[in-house]
Amino acid sequence: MNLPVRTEGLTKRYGGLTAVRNLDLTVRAGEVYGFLGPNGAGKTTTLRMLLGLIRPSAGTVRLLGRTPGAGRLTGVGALIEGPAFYPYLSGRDNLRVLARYAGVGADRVAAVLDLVDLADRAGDRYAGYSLGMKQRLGVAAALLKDPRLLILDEPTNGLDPAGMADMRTLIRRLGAAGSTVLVSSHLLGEVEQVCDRVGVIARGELVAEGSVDELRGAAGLRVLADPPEQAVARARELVGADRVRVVDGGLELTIAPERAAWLNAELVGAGLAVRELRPRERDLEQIFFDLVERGTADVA
Ligand SMILES: Nc1ncnc2c1ncn2[C@@H]1O[C@H](COP(=O)(O)OP(=O)(O)OP(=O)(O)O)[C@@H](O)[C@H]1O
Repeated sequence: MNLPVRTEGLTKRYGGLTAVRNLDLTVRAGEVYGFLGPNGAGKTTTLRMLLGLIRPSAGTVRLLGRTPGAGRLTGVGALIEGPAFYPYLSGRDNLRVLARYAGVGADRVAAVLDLVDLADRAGDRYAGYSLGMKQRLGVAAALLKDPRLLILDEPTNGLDPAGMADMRTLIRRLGAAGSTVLVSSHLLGEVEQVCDRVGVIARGELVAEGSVDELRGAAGLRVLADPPEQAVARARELVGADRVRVVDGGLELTIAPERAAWLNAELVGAGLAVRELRPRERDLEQIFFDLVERGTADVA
């Protein structure tokens, strides 16, 4: 499989503090990957190692098949530390400066301004831009060299809801155009709407990796029926013991929610009093919280 980003056993220690521990991260070609974790979890440290800005204490990084290092980041665009722009130059002139430095044609400047939806305001001074516009200009700068892989560190940090929505739209657009994007965030709601897969990091360790649906867990039904012991026994007979769990005094069944009527009829037919039967809703924020706090979440 084509893996633009692949780390194995990636570890960074700062004195006695292990900021990143034994991280195996994979980003697939063409996907938008959300790298998720609370503040201080180790996201920036990881991204800095990916880009060769700091050296790992242990482990390996492969970025577009190469080991990152000085001058070896061809094909990678990144927005990691707030980009440095000239405040009194316009957004367009700032990009022109960068384009000249990067050996990129001026036509590319107009193209990336369009991509990040700044064409209308490209002639305005950078100093007058909103934070969201500044961030989008940062993404435009990262896109100048038409990278195969784009790495964005918390691009929505500090933005108001409208700015966040604009950034989400931009990331979705980049994903739809086939770019591979690795975007970090401490807000699950931010990435779940735009990412194909997410990796969750807590205290320097990857505690989950998969699609948002995988993280959310399989769909199911929650049932309250009396007497409870008999309800458990009957449910296990009906759908298999491995699909039935007892949670908070009720049953959780990993079966398609459309089978609710059938299940109800079977339980009632067995003489049970069904008090409640509803689709099991998985609160993503709760799953994230469990992952981050305990390092585990029941995703069954
Ligand atoms: N240069 C450094 N020297 C010492 N400790 C550091 C250094 N850089 C980061 N750390 C520590 O490593 C841990 C991970 O920090 P990191 O910035 O990678 O987290 P993060 O997930 O990006 O969080 P944030 O969203 O707040 O930036 C933190 O405890 C931080 O204090």
